[in-house]
Amino acid sequence: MRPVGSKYLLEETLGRGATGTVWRGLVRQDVQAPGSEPGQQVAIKVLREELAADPDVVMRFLRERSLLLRLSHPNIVRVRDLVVEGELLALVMDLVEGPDLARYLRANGPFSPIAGSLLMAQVADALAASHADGIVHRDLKPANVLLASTVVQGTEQMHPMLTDFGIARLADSPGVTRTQEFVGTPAYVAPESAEGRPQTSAVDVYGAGIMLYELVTGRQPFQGDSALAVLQAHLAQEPQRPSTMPEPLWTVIERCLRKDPAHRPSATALARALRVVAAGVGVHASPAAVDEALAVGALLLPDPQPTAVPGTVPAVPGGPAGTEDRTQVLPPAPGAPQYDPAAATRVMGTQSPPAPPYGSQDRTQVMPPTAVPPPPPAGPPAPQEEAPHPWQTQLRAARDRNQQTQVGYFGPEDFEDPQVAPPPYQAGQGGSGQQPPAGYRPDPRRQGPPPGYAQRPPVAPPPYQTGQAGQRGQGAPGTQGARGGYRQAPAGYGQPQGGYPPPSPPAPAARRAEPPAPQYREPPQRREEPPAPPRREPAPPRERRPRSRNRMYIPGLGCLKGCLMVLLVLALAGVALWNFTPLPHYWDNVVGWWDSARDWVNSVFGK
Ligand SMILES: Nc1ncnc2c1ncn2[C@@H]1O[C@H](COP(=O)(O)OP(=O)(O)OP(=O)(O)O)[C@@H](O)[C@H]1O
Repeated sequence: MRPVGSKYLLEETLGRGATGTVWRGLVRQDVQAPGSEPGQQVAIKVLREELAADPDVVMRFLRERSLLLRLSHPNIVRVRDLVVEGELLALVMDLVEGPDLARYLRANGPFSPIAGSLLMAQVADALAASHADGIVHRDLKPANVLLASTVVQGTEQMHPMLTDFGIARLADSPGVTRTQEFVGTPAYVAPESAEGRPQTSAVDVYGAGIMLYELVTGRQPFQGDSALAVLQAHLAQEPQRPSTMPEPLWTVIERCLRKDPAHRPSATALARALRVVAAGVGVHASPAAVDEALAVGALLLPDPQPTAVPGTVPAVPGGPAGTEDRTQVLPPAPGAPQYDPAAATRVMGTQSPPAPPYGSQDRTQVMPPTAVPPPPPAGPPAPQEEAPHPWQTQLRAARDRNQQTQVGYFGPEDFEDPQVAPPPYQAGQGGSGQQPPAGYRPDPRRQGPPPGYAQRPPVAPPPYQTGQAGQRGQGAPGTQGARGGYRQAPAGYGQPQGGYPPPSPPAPAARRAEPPAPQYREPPQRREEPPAPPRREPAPPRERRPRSRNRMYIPGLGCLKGCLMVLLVLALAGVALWNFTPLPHYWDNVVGWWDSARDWVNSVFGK
């Protein structure tokens, strides 16, 4: 067993994520660890070396220590200790014996609307508690919900526990990301995070909406071939109601997925609404419960005071501590644009200062460089290019797994990707037929989504070995028949309910009520640039025609075949003429005339 710090021993790996490796561990017998007994089993998340080597991450780790240790809720995996020793950063947590929700979903398929609602109500409870404590999770996804099993009144029940609090915030270090990069997992990232706008606890409610949709349908509402395409879908597409989704549940999901964070409910309202939905959509629901569920929209009140994510809120000179722009924490990198505390809120395409070009000496870039290198500088020789930031290496490794937390710059150039449709410039006004603003021009460098962001095919889940997993139905994800495993669901979790009200057509009035999303505006720096001459791409080499796989192929046989066919037709015609016309008779006559003529010639010349 490997020691970690002076108090813990690592036993075996439980899993690996983008930010570190989780181990099953032990508290040493001979020491007193905070909140643990000697010899007690714990889970230890050892953060990646690259994070541990970042002075800002260490600083945050220490600063948020008390906050994370204080966070206590039945649906939150408790952080017991934080270890900072030498080059090592680790979080010591309660050990949860059970699969994470992503693995459970893959093995068992989607939940019934009641089961999904009750499960997510508990996750919303956890969010409400953390938001009240000033902590926003920012990386909500099924992989961060662990399913412990508890026995209540003799029956085993599933108990969701939210984990990885504070990890997204640690990763969101100035040494690791820039102001306009997002930290999160593309499939669950809120539009404002994708755009690098200020974030609040509403990003967690958005993530909860995506998770809820996924729990009951087996798929995510916004999909794409690449991380970038998924992010664009979050910004530009409206979620579609599946035909089997009960109306009250759809009301909840649709409100959580509002593009405008101010229109999303608070986590507390979400938890309450989900319990009302669970009570009112089953076949055994009383008429009063059904009516209450149908009126659930009234419960989904927006959060009057959402918890702000420090560092994502625009800097206010002289404002309260914690709201200052985090890029001030470290001195700017050489060549990096100067921090402007008076800069306007950064909305996609309006950033000031502009994003550094990929491939520059900026160590914090996390997206792979574009295929076309930037033009050589005209002035003094450029400083030597530094090695890629360790975080890049980490992300590259992380991309080997599906659905990873990612840190990525997401700027206007990304929307100019010719392979994907640009988002509407006024999302609230509908996406089609909108013209880009004057001066908008596609970036000719962009040939497609950055190569590193290509999604890998889903990885087959490892078999879940603990608890009663073996007895559960092993249906394929996304199939309704895979719901054999509800025996572990909390009381009240049931099979898919009949009698749902049919889906109603989308209410245009509600859509119209939505305020328009921030408009795309051309950054001033861009307008000053001389228009780039359109680059002509070299014509791709012409593909050679594949040779026939027919081994009997003889070059030129095409013509020969035609000729043979003509000859055959002529032969057949000849046979027919010979047999069915008086041609033989004429032929005999001709032969007779020929013989007579020959005899006459012979007699004339005396032969
Ligand atoms: N407290 C815990 N007890 C038991 N197992 C845990 C605990 N925390 C995490 N795990 C397991 O460790 C694995 C890796 O966890 P981690 O949080 O690093 O992964 P992730 O959420 O997929 O990654 P990331 O959030 O970095 O993208 C998970 O599959 C989870 O099942």
